[in-house]
Amino acid sequence: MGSEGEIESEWLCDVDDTIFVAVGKNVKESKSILLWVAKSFSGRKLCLLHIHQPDHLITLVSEKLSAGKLKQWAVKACQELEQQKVHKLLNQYLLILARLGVQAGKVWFEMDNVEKGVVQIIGRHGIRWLVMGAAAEKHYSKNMSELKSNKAMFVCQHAPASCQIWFSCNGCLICTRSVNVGSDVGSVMPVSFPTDNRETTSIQNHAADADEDAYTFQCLERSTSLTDSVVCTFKSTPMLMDDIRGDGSPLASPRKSCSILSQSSSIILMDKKSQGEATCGMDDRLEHAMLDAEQLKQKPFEESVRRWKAEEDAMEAVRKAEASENSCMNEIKQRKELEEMLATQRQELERMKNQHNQCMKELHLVREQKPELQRQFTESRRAEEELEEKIIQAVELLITFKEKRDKLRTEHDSAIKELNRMRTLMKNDAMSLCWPQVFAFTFLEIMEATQNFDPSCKIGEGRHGSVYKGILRNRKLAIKMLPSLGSQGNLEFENEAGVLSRVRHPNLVTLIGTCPESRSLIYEYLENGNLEDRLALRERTPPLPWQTRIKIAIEICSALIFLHSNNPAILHGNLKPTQVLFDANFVSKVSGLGIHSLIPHAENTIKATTLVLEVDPEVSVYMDPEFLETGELTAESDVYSYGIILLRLLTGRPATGVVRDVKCAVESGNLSTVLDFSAGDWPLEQAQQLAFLGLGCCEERPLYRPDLVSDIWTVIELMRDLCTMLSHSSPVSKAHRRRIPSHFVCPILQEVMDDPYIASDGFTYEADAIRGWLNSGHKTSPMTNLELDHCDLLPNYALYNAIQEWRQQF
Ligand SMILES: Nc1ncnc2c1ncn2[C@@H]1O[C@H](COP(=O)(O)OP(=O)(O)OP(=O)(O)O)[C@@H](O)[C@H]1O
Repeated sequence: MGSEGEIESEWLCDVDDTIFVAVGKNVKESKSILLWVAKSFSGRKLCLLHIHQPDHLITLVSEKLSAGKLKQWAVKACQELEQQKVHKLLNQYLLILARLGVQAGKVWFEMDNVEKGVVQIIGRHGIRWLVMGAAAEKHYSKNMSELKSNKAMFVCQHAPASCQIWFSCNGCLICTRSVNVGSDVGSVMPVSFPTDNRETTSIQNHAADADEDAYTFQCLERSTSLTDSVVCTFKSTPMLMDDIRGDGSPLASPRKSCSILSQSSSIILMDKKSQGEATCGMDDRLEHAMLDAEQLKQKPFEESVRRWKAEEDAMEAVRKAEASENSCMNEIKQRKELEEMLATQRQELERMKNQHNQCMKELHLVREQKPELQRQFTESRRAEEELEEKIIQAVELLITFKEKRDKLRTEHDSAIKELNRMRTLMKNDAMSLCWPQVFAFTFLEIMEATQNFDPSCKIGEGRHGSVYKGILRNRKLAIKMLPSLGSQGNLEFENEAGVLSRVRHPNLVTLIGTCPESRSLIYEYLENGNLEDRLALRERTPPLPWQTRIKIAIEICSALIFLHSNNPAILHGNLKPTQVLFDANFVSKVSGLGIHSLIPHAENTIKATTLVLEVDPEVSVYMDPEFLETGELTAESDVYSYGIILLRLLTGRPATGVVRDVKCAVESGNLSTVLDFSAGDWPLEQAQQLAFLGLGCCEERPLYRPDLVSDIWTVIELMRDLCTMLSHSSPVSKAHRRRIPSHFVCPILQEVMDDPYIASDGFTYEADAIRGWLNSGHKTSPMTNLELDHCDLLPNYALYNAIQEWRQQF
């Protein structure tokens, strides 16, 4: 296996004139050989010979890869790589030679074995002149005369005998194997072998003899030191061969000179003197020839240099191309990556654009909302400031309230203490607190109050005595003088009066006190007369509206239910319109309660019957026929009286015959004909109900009379709502009802009283207020500032009831 370039082949065609220099792959080792060659064979045609051992990689590729394009391509690539390496190596040698001013060619072969390869190439191409290393430089010594390199020894032994071989080491010629025509292998002659014999066989170098110039070999120099004759292998020009031949003509060709050498069986030895004579005239020609040869060699040398440079450039270009290709591949790869990255970034950009657009929309929205938000913000700030102000005010108020609270607490504590003190004081009079106090008046007081029973003070005359008005203990009261019947003791009178005084109801005239010695009953004074007078329109009073009449019916019913609900039941026994009185607010109150109990029954019954029949038939109409017949008073007796009053309220007609009239009207369905239209437009339904109730109450037999609670109250209670509603629907009435009557207001507290009490100045106060006034040491009236007669206080039940009544309207 081997290869060679085109130019190298030319060199192999001219083996007779070419000295081949075997160089290895170690440039440093082979450099000394080149130095020696450059010195020794200047001007001669030189050619580097290199045996290249193929890289294991090619073999591996050849063996392992299957046949095909890939293998061919791989093998070719490896070979090209190998060739490049070899060329590079040989170019390094050529450059060394070029620096020494020597031009040379190069041939190289691929062989598995170097020494065998050299021998084979010598034989194959008929190489005649060869220089190779004798040993590695490290084995060099001054007296070295033997080959130490195995390769050198192999070549020396096996190379064809026609080939002259010089073995050098460290820039010195170690030995030479001369050409031996008779044998296959030339004999090796140590260069340093200094014998006379050598003088005869060595060629004298005239140049060395003349001036020991640069063309003299080192071995020559060594030889001259030992002997007059010098050993010179040859001069480095073909002209030397001509001289060697001795005929004075130049060699026709290098091959010719070589053939002369090959024909010689030994190295030509010339005497120094004769050599000088023979060559004297040849110097000029030789120099011309050398100059010509130099010029001739210069062109190919330059060509070679250019070629080397071109090769170098080509190699560089290949490297660059490879680098470019790699770079291109990398670039393509990077471009792909960049494109992918670009696509990703484009997507990202798209996404960001969308986000941007979205953000811009939101921004636009926000900008649109900004004025509104700013306005809201401003309002919020303003509201915040206002709130802050309010908070500050609230805090200030809270502080004030806290101060007031603390003050009130202090006052409350004081009040509690005062209350406890008062309770302690009142403990002693607990009984008087449990029950309403019934005052006992003296007859003298009664006399003074009635101005000795002056007729001007008389406000009424009944079967059971006269009624006077008078001022008793600074209070206007009504005094009923019962007849002195003699059979009843004071104690009994007082007990009965005590019972009656404890019966308190808003629609009952309150018994304030008694005068047992004169058998007098002292009542609260009601200033608006009685029902009889109102129905008769006495004293030019206006007729009662139907609403007021229904209200009166309700109030009387309420009082009767209350009386009958006591245990034992308290019976009125004398209910009639003269016993129904009106207070300042036109609240009706039943008077004359229990009078019959203060009169012995037998006498009472006989007397009453007699009086009824003899004195006032109109009055007897109100009396239960059953009672008149049996003398036994029952609750149904009061119901009967109540029935007559109902019918009178409804019709305004006298009691006598009212039952008959109404009954006829109801039965004939003409109730309206008997209704009192001075009371206004009666609601017919309610009027009929009242008529039925009244007639029911006036049944002859008590058993058929309606029950006050279940039959009467349930019906007329509903009418109260109607009256209230109708009354409230009137604007005048509304305003009147909402207006707080001035006498309901405590002069001290300026609030509607819960527990009104009368002081000795005649004014009514809230109990706690007037007590607080008196307990604080005041002895004067809060209203007149005059000194009070005393500090006693009387409960104003009438006012209390009026206030309750008034409150019920709302
Ligand atoms: N407390 C009072 N306040 C104001 N006036 C009263 C008071 N008590 C009675 N009178 C007036 O005196 C009148 C007579 O009262 P009295 O109690 O005697 O009634 P009467 O029906 O006449 O009694 P009798 O059943 O004894 O005949 C009453 O109609 C009323 O005008």
